[in-house]
Amino acid sequence: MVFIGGAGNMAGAVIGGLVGSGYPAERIVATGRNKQKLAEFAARHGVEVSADNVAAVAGADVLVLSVKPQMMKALCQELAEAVSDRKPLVITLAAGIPLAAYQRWLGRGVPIVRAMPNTPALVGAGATGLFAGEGVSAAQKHIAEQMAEAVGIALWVDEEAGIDQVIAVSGSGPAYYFQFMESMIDAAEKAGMSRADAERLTLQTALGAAKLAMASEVDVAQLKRNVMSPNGTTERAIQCFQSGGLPELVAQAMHDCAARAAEMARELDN
Ligand SMILES: NC(=O)C1=CN([C@@H]2O[C@H](COP(=O)(O)OP(=O)(O)OC[C@H]3O[C@@H](n4cnc5c(N)ncnc54)[C@H](OP(=O)(O)O)[C@@H]3O)[C@@H](O)[C@H]2O)C=CC1
Ligand SMILES: O=C(O)[C@@H]1CCC=N1
Repeated sequence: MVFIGGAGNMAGAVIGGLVGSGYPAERIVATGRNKQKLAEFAARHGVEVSADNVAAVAGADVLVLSVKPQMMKALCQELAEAVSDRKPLVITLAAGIPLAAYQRWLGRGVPIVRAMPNTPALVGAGATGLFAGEGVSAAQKHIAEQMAEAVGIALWVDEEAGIDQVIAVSGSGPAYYFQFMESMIDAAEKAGMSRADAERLTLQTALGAAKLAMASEVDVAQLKRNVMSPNGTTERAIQCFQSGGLPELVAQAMHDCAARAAEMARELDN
């Protein structure tokens, strides 16, 4: 499996998760432009690295594209000759680039899967949405799904637009929780707790809430009520979130997130 842009944040998290889950490191090649960064990445994960994309993809059955969306067109044009005849499975992790663009850039008939993972893949707790384009075989779908499941859970969407919804929930979602944690840590510190203690309690609480929600038979609304004693402390805090518009703000942020993905697609210059 060849990861183009493999030492970056997202591909690096997937590779780290794959290797951590027992996938043979010697079967992974990560490419990039910065040789120093690649050498450090190779030392950390034991994978092969290369600064030559075209040489790296020669003979590969599966390519994972993980450069920034703005760089994707140039990358595909660089790779087009190497993939147009052999037609390996191409899995792209990029937000905001529709399949039709890859078909223009790589040539028609290349089987492409859009995958939208998230950075918790690094610790095996990723969530990946998948959408398969035309001509992707069942065996190739299985390969994409196995990659995603090696680093967390995988979910297929039936429509390409569903990927933008996945971005709004899980692709970008870790940052929402990090923002919330950061705000809690800052507030606790401001109130007099040491930053280290605030961090420890906040992170353990986030982990505990997620674990409890996953193990529980009741939904998150009920779990929230279970913490709230009538006229107690939690009720006061939740009232503050609700009167301050947190539910509407979350919905707006997710709407804006998905809308940005659609806007990025419109910004492409063919
Ligand atoms: N970060 C996230 O949480 C998520 C990101 N994504 C998607 O993943 C993709 C990558 O994002 P992210 O990992 O955050 O970005 P990064 O900038 O961290 O990673 C991109 C990597 O690509 C390398 N790169 C750039 N140009 C080339 C090139 N021509 N050939 C080879 N390597 C190249 C860069 O390294 P160097 O400059 O050293 O070459 C860099 O390491 C994006 O398309 C994004 O939409 C999807 C889901 C979640
Ligand atoms: O912010 C971004 O554009 C990427 C896609 C999903 C998460 N990070």
